[in-house]
Amino acid sequence: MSGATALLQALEQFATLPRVLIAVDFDGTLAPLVDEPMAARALPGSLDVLTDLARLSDTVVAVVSGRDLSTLRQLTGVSDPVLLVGSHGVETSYEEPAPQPGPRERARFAALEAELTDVLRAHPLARLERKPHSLVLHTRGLPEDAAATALRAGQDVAGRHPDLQATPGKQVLELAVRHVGKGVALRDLAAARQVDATFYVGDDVTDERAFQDLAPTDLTVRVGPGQTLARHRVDNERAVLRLLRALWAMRNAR
Ligand SMILES: O=P(O)(O)OC[C@H]1O[C@H](O[C@H]2O[C@H](CO)[C@@H](O)[C@H](O)[C@H]2O)[C@H](O)[C@@H](O)[C@@H]1O
Repeated sequence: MSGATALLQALEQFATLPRVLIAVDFDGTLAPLVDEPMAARALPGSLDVLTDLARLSDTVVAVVSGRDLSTLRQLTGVSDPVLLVGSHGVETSYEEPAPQPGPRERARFAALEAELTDVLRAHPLARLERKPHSLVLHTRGLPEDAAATALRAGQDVAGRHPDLQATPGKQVLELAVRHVGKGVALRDLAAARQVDATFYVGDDVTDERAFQDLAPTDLTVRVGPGQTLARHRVDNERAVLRLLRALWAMRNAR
């Protein structure tokens, strides 16, 4: 059986379940990757189909991202009934107000920011993204050598702060003072909403960790190449959109 046929069969079986969680990563899954993080946009139609899915009965829908919640709201423009999980699970649209960094976290954040600012001085083409609980060193668009040395400098900073959560990603290194993880967030949401199974699609390191944390009965899909723990794979964001449309048609026909 081809991979595409196996995925279609799995989707059909998933769509018949009484109550499901459909969760989707943002960057590299709904939105093609671009050099400037604030220029990322979901493919036309993909947020509409998520909203349509969320309006169906017994169908919980969430965008689960490393973006902080406020940025995720801004970039997607979606709100209830679509749920948002930001900062890799630290901030959610359904448990507000989000936790605020305490004095110790603020002190660790300030020390980290000072060291990463030094990294930027030495690697002026690299960029820093500030989120409430983390800092992200970005190297997309840099010459390969410059990107590699900037990321190594970031990893050296991480090595001096073992109390921080260091997460490599696609041409980024994220250092967080508070961490939950997409897998934990998905499992908690699935339990709270009492779903029978979770569909999750994503493309990056944090999504792989989620695939690992989900149950074998969940339906996991990797976007793009690379080793994966997901049970299925699609090529790109356009294929994700097709999957979501197929899921909507199947759930709507129940
Ligand atoms: O969990 P995600 O929704 O996939 O978010 C993960 C990180 O995505 C962003 O960085 C990635 O996308 C950028 C825009 O396309 C790209 O420039 C960068 O190279 C990618 O790694 C975001 O900026 C991070 O904060 C997210 O953690």
